[in-house]
Amino acid sequence: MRLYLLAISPPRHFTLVRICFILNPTSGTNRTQDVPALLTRYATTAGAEFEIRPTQYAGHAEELARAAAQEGYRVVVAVGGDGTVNEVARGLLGTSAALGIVPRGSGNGLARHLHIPLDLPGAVRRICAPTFQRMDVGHINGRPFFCTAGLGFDAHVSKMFARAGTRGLSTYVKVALREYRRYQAMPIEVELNNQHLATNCYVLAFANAAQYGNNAYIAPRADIQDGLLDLCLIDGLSFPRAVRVGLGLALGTLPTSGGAVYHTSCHIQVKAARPLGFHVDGDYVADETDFVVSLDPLALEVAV
Ligand SMILES: Nc1ncnc2c1ncn2[C@@H]1O[C@H](COP(=O)(O)OP(=O)(O)OP(=O)(O)O)[C@@H](O)[C@H]1O
Repeated sequence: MRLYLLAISPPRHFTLVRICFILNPTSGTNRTQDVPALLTRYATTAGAEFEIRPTQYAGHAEELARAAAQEGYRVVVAVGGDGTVNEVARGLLGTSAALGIVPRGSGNGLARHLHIPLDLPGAVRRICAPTFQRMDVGHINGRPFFCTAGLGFDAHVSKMFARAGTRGLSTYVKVALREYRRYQAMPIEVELNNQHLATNCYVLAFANAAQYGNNAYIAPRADIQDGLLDLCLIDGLSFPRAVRVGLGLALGTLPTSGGAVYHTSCHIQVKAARPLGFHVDGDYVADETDFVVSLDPLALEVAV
C-alpha cells in the first residue's frame, strides 16, 4: 500500500512554475511567424501555466513585467531582443520573479551568454523546466544594464542604426562601416580602482556579459556572477587596428590581439571633453559628459 501511494504522488521537487511571456511584436526581422500561437503550442505541450502579454509601445515591457511580478508570476519572460530583455529585467529588479528569455532579436547577447537556446521551441522548453541562477546588474548614470553598456563609437552606431529604417546584421554592418569613416575619438578621464587614466575614447565598453550579440565578443572573460565589470578601452581605430579588432571580436581573442586594453572594476567614473554618446544593452540613450558606472552583485534571478 505504501509503495502504491508513492507511485501516484508527484515527485517531491515538482512545482508548477507560473510563467508570463512579455512579447515585443516588433522585435527581430522575422515577422511571418505567429509567435503567440507558437508560444501557446510549446508551453502547453510542456504543461506550463502561462499567459502571453504583448507590448504596445516602447517602455511597455517594463510596466508589464513589474505588474506580472506583483501578480506572483515566478518567471517573467522577455520574448524579443536585448532591448526587450533590458525592459523586462528592469521591471523585475527588487521583485521575487526571475527573468526568462525567448530570443527574438538580431543580436541576443544575453541569451547567447547564458546558453539559452536560440530557437523558440528549445527556449520555451527550457523555461518550462527552469533552473535558476543569479546574475550581476550594471548601472550607467542610473540606468540598469544586463549585458553591456558603452561610450563612443558603439553608442554612435546604435543611434544611427535606430534611424536606419531597416534592422538586422547587414544593416548594422553597413551603418558601422559608413560611420567608421567619420567618427573621431574623444579625450576622456577615467577613475577606477584608485587609478586615474587620461586617454582617448573610441570605444569604452562596460561588459557584464561577454558579448554584444551575434557572437561579437567584446569581453570574452566577462563573468556575469563575479561582482565585476570588464572594461574594454579602444583609444583609436586606424584601419589596420580596425581589422585586428574585428577579428578579435569574431574569434573572442580581443584581449590578446593588441587592439584593446582591459580593466575590471565595480565602480568607474568617466569625464568626457565634450558630450559623448552612451548605450545600454545596444540601445542608444543620450550624449552626456559625466558618467558613473557601477555594479549591483547578483541583483537579478534568471531562469536558464
Ligand atoms: N509594441 C512596440 N512598439 C514599438 N516599439 C516597441 C514595442 N515594444 C517594445 N518596443 C521597443 O522595441 C525596441 C527594440 O526591441 P528589441 O531590442 O527587443 O528588438 P530588436 O531591436 O529587433 O533586437 P536586437 O536588439 O537584438 O537588434 C525596444 O527597445 C523597445 O523599447
